[in-house]
Amino acid sequence: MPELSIPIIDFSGFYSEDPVLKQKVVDQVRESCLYNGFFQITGHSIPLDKQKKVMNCAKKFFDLSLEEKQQVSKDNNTWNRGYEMLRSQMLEEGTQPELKEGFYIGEDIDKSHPYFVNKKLNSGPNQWPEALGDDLEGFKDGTMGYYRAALKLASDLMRVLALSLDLEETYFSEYMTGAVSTMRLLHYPSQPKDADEKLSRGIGAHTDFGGITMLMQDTVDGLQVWDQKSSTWIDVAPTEGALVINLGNLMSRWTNEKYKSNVHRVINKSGKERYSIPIFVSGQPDYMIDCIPTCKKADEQAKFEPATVEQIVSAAYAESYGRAQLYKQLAAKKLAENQVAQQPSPVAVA
Ligand SMILES: O=C(O)CCC(=O)C(=O)O
Ligand SMILES: [Fe+2]
Repeated sequence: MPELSIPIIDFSGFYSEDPVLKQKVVDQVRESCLYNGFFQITGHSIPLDKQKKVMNCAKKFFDLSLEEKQQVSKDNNTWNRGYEMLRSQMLEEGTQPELKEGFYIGEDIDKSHPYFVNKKLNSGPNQWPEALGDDLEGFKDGTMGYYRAALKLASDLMRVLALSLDLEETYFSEYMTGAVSTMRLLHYPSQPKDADEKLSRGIGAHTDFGGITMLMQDTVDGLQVWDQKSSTWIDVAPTEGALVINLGNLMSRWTNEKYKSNVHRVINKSGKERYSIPIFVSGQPDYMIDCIPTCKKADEQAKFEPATVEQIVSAAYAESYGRAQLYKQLAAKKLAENQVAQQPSPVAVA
């Protein structure tokens, strides 16, 4: 059997004047979305130097001491901005909390903005790591410069998705106007080679929650995508300049599961530090997600009730963080029980 891989699509065709080249991109994207919802793109609109800059920002940030990183802890706010320590999340049941640390950035939403006032999904000011000192301005430029460029590309990707579903190219424009998107810088320390593969994860097997995810990998591999047909994991080879694009659960729900939101995970056994930068595009929080008309027959029932972006994505967050909390509580309870068991039992004194 030929080795399975995630297709690399030359996105430049979308920007070309030649309708044949544009259609080719649309067709390749459709095929990937129907198969497992994962593809890589090259020839896109984000310059390589912007990509390199943001990757350097990530490395600089994670090189800070734990104490410095904790000054901008994600626990300081409720809108998903800041530092998340190693072992904070656990996406795959039956495994251990994950060997990754992260830093969350999004649109810098000021406290007078209606999204903040109305407590919309993941909306508020960023936290900036003052501990970077003279490097802080470069960090803000590098991260936000990449974020903005990536969101522009996200809108282009949504245009291609619309065409791939036989919709008007602008079908997703309203969903993308005022869209909430979160970028996370990720660092996966190398796992010991003899770590139990059944238990240790950089990130456990999961599907993403939102519309689309755009991921930039550094040079170290570790990302794997589940291939249902062959029941194997496909390694996603890091490719300079390329972005890995995948669909999240919201997009799968919206298309009546015609398009796939597929399971993926990271195990970093490379012996090297791994860095990656996903951006999760959730969408405009109040936008109503209801089955796309071209994704079901006229007499067919939609599989899901209509719901807003905010309802769908918040429910998914609550579930995943709840699982890590539950694991920690159970582990703490077990530890406490063991300590009690190890104490000498009281002896009856006559
Ligand atoms: O780091 C990676 O390559 C994957 C990250 C990922 O799947 C996620 O953050 O949801
Ligand atoms: Fe993911």
